Amino acid sequence: MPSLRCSFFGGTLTPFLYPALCASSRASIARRCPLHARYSSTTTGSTYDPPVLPAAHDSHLDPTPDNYSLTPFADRCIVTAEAGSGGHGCVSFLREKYIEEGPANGGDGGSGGNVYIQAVRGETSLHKLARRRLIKAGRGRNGQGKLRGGERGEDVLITVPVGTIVREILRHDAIADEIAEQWRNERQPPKEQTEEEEASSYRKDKWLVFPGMVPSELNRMTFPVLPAPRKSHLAALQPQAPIWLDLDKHMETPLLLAAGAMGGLGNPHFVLPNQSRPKMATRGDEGMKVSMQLELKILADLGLVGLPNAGKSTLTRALTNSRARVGSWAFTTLQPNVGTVVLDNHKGRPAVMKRRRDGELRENFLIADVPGLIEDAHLDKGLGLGFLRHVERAAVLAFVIDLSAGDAVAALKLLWREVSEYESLQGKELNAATERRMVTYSPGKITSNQGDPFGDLDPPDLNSLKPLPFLTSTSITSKPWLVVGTKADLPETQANYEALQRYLGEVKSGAQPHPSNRKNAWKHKVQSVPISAIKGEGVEVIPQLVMDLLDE
Ligand SMILES: Nc1nc2c(ncn2[C@@H]2O[C@H](COP(=O)(O)OP(=O)(O)OP(=O)(O)O)[C@@H](O)[C@H]2O)c(=O)[nH]1
Ligand SMILES: [Mg+2]
Repeated sequence: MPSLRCSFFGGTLTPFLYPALCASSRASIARRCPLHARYSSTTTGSTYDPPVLPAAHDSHLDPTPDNYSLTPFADRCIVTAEAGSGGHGCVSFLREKYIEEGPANGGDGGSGGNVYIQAVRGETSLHKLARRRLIKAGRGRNGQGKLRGGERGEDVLITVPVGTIVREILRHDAIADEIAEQWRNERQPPKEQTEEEEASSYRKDKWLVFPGMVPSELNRMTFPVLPAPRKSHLAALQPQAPIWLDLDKHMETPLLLAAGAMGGLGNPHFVLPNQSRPKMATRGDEGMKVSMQLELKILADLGLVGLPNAGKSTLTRALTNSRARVGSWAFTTLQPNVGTVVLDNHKGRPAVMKRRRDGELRENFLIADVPGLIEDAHLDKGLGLGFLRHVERAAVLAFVIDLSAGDAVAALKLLWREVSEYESLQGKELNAATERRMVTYSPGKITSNQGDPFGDLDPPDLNSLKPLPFLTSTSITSKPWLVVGTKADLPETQANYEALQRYLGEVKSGAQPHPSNRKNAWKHKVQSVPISAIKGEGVEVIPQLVMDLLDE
């Protein structure tokens, strides 16, 4: 046996799985670990009756294929947020005993509801939004008589998982266009316009007249100059167009996406010296619509990368309360699972003490378990590389390697090759394809009231797309990583693990290149840990290891 030094966890854990690696602690381990006893019974010839283990499927770590919870998941969607329209102004007159024809007293319409967005920790998927497509804030209520203003429309809040990227595709904001138009007109030499011409235009989309008015009366009526288009003061808080947000932190307060439109003006606004009882009010403004592409790149602390069937989902189950699907076939997992590893359940001393950057004590961390990678995944084999976007932003990567499935070193190299392929594709085809497919920005040039640019949400013309800025994130190869050798309970996995450990030692010392063959890749503290996820052995060191690597 090569003389391997027992590392920090080698001393405490390896003996459970590989007793030969640490002979010193054998006696104490034999008492606790049936696995160890089984190993030694074969070597010493003593009779050991393995304890009666519960039926395999009783364990939540080795569940039947149908024992899983399928949480609906979507990592991208297109939604349209529509701010509430304003309520209409009211045409009303005071009527009291002895005052038959009282003055105008119509209230103004209420302003529309706002649309807010907030990234919150509890959310893990965009599926709820993907189903909705249109998210509409409430319309303001109409004004009423006795100068009562309309109620404000109800606000809506879009909650998204932390790690969501929001990119605007299309916008329709009639009022902003009107303001821009007015601004342009002011710059031009004023046109000769008679007062009559200016004042007498009736626009059905702008004016509201006294109910019961006959057309002939309407024709005779003179309308005042339309009030200038107005925007809510809140509109100043909207992000600049085009919206491009990376919501990578939990937000305590929501962010305003689209402010509600202003309500219409009641008839007292149109009182003139020669027209004391105006029979018109203005309609509420139309709420702006913004169509956005949301993309979730899960912000987990630990991302699991492995070949299909390596045991990633079993490991996730062992560390968390997740009920990820486990099966003895490739591609059991078809969508990412996010699990929360509880470090402190507030029932005594925390399992692992770790503070966040802001000094707050960590109570948990997130694991992202994604579908397996296969060789040439970058050529779109298997499930491709797209879901690596969910480990791309993980702080630490864990390469999960099945020790019973052949050369562990070769498997690790293969995984790194695919991961670095993903990284190099990242700046090129993947983004270009995504951009081509999903993203276009054309500020609302269609302002006619007849044509609704939002009738069809598909990007209008694929050739006219202007790519948006790409996300900049730390490169995957510079992230700290560790190797988790699973299925160490199976026979004849020890030599494989030892070879892996030797290889990692060489990578660390520089005798071997980094498995991704990239320079400046992180390798100085790389470690491996043998575990049996199905028995839950060895997994308890992983939280501590990950927390240590988070500081890197
Ligand atoms: N003996 C043993 N079997 C294990 C261990 N971990 C997982 N398995 C088995 O390996 C098989 C695959 O496990 P999964 O957790 O579904 O593997 P996965 O990597 O998530 O697979 P995909 O989702 O297809 O990529 C299952 O039959 C598990 O019971 C282990 O530590 N020891
Ligand atoms: Mg799986």
